[in-house]
Amino acid sequence: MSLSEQEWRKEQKRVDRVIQTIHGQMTVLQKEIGGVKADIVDIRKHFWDDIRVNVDDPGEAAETYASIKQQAEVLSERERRHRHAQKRLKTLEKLHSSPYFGRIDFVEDGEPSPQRIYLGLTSLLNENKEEFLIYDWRAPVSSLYYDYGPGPAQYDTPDGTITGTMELKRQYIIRDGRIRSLFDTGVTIGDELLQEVLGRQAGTQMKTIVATIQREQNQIIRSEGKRLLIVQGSAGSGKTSAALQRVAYLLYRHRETLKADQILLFSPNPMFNSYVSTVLPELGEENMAQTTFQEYLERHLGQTFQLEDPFTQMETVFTTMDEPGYAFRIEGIRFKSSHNFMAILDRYLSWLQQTGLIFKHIKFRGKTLVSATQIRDRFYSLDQALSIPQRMEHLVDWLLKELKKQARLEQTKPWVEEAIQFLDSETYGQVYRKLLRKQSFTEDTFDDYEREQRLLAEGVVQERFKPLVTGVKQLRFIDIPAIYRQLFTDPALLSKWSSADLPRQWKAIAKEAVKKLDRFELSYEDATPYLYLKEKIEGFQTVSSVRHVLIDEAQDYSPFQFQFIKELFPRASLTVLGDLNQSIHPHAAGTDFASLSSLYGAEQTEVIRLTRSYRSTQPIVQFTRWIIPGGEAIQPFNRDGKKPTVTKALGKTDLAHKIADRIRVLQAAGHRTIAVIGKTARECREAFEALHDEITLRLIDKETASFQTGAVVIPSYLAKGVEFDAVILYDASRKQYGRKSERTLFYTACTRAMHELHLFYTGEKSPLLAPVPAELYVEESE
Ligand SMILES: Nc1ncnc2c1ncn2[C@@H]1O[C@H](COP(=O)(O)OP(=O)(O)OP(=O)(O)O)[C@@H](O)[C@H]1O
Repeated sequence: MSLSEQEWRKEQKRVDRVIQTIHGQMTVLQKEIGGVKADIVDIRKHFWDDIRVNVDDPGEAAETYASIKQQAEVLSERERRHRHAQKRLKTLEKLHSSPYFGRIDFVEDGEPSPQRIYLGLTSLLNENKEEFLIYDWRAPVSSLYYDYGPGPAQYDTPDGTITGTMELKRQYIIRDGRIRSLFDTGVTIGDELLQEVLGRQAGTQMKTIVATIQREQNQIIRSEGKRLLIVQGSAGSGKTSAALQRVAYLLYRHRETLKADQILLFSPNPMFNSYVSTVLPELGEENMAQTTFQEYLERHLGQTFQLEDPFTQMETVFTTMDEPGYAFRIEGIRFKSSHNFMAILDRYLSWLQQTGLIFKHIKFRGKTLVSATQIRDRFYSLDQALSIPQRMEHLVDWLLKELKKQARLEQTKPWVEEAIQFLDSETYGQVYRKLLRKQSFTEDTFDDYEREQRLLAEGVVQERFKPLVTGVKQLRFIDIPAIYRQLFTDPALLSKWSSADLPRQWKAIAKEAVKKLDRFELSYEDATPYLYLKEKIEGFQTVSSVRHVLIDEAQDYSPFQFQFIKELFPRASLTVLGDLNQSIHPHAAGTDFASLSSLYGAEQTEVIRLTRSYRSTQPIVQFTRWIIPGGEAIQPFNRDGKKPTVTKALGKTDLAHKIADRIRVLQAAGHRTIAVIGKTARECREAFEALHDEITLRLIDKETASFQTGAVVIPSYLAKGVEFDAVILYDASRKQYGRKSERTLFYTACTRAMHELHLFYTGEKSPLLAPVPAELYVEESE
């Protein structure tokens, strides 16, 4: 609805007034920051001036300590104030250019007149702090804006639900202090504004969506009270966006108790991490911690094994489809990622309670000090009611005592005497001083020399035993690789515990696993089960500081990985976001979200579904949704654009020419981020070689740390979660996308396009396109 010029002028006047207030507050803050900074410099410079350091006298030492502590506290208080003021100043700078994006007039039941609520990035009070000029978009009342149109409306506050009537809902686009657009809207947050926002170009970083959050997304953002929130949403439905605004909401809502580093995001790859890393700072918050599951595996297993990463696994799987090892590799991957395999490991662990654990000898100078059998017998003699990790703790205590005994025996050995002679003077002095401190010589001793020798021997042995002691404390005497290996060498064990038949090619799977383990290699499908077993034996090293975990692209995680994350973060709530139609990992065939609710139980689980797709234009969504079963449920957002094209090339050379031409046309049309998506890294290298003489582009691989604008060649599995102005599918042929298992990969690649989608192929086009009605795309044959 367009507004009268008079109304527009009135609104601009208010914007001007608010900006003036912001300006005033910025000036005050800048002064304060200057003052605090000067204070900090001054305190740092004169830190030691007023402190008399005297550590000889215990009384004075305490006083010295107290005054240092006091000075340090003053300093850290000033530094905190400085940080806080800086942060506020940054947010005000943003408000200064665009103070708010929405307004609602709401009459609370029982009140005579409406309250005008303006929504922005953060709250702003007037000079005398009596009136809110802007409400934070995360405030309870702001929920009205996202949930209702004019008419009866209500919102929840910590003190209960407030009901009333919304009389007006208005939207603004304000840039550099000027109102650029202004319109009143209905229930959904203005198609116009959303049209405008979605019609823009893709960037190298994800954008915030606070001005246009949709009702169902608002539900995700504000959902609280359950341990697990599962968001299932179609491609481009705003799962990641909603999740990131949710983090900002949680940080606001629990600002007294929750800090950004207590929130952790698991991303599909490091490039995605960099893609989303600016959203929270844009919203005026510090960024949360971000990682990938692979990073976690590397940290815990990287020292023992050469680990395969998920991209190498996928690359192998997708490039060896016609080779003999393919079928059993896939079977192995599915089996090892299944609930059944997890149940097998759990039964194996119960069995290990009684028997079967494998230990390593503790050896010193080539001689066994405590044998594996002794350790095992000791372990199984411990109270069976105790868990394996509890018994390991007892075992550690026992082993440390055993080592002490052995060390004493060792002191009289000839090698020790020799070692003492060869001690360099520095070590000698060190050992000597240390021993002196521990045991002062008395006046009436006559055996100083022997004592000295004895003490030195003790010191020497102690020094040489250190690695053994550390090893025991780190549980290195448990042979985890052998325990995991045992599963594959004794088929009788495994079939006893399996609730289903073992994979048909079990022998080959087991042989391959053993071969790898013996070479200290671990495939991606073995890594999490291995770690699961290890942690269950050694005792989980949990991270209790993390209060909230978000898992994006959750369809690519195995049941093991979920269970793992749950146990790793015992005090955290989980937000899990995914789309089964984009399950690109080979293990994902068995993944379903329904079984996820068993993680915390149905009562502690909330599921929200998103079906509207915002990323792509209507013609693109109408095209892509035919690729997947059930795609008709996906609703396109009403944004017009060109129909996708499907073009046949005569051969590889022709393909490269045609694609290069299309890139040039796209660039001329103003598109800045253009992706040529290949199925695998191998295909991308081929595409890059064929194209880079004709066109400037970048080849993206798993090591690429961040996005840049321009034309890129990228493998489908790395394009997950991100988007481009235009997408070109390098070879949408039957050869590349001919199997059902390639459907999700194909769909994921096509749904990365915001404004234009172009498919090229050589030979025969992919049968996955067969269901798409011909009128939904333009076929360009020659
Ligand atoms: N409410 C909204 N307002 C403005 N833009 C939105 C909104 N919701 C989603 N978008 C835009 O739609 C695009 C897709 O969003 P996002 O990447 O969060 O979706 P997704 O569900 O995580 O996608 P995928 O599963 O395909 O990776 C982004 O450009 C995002 O900015």
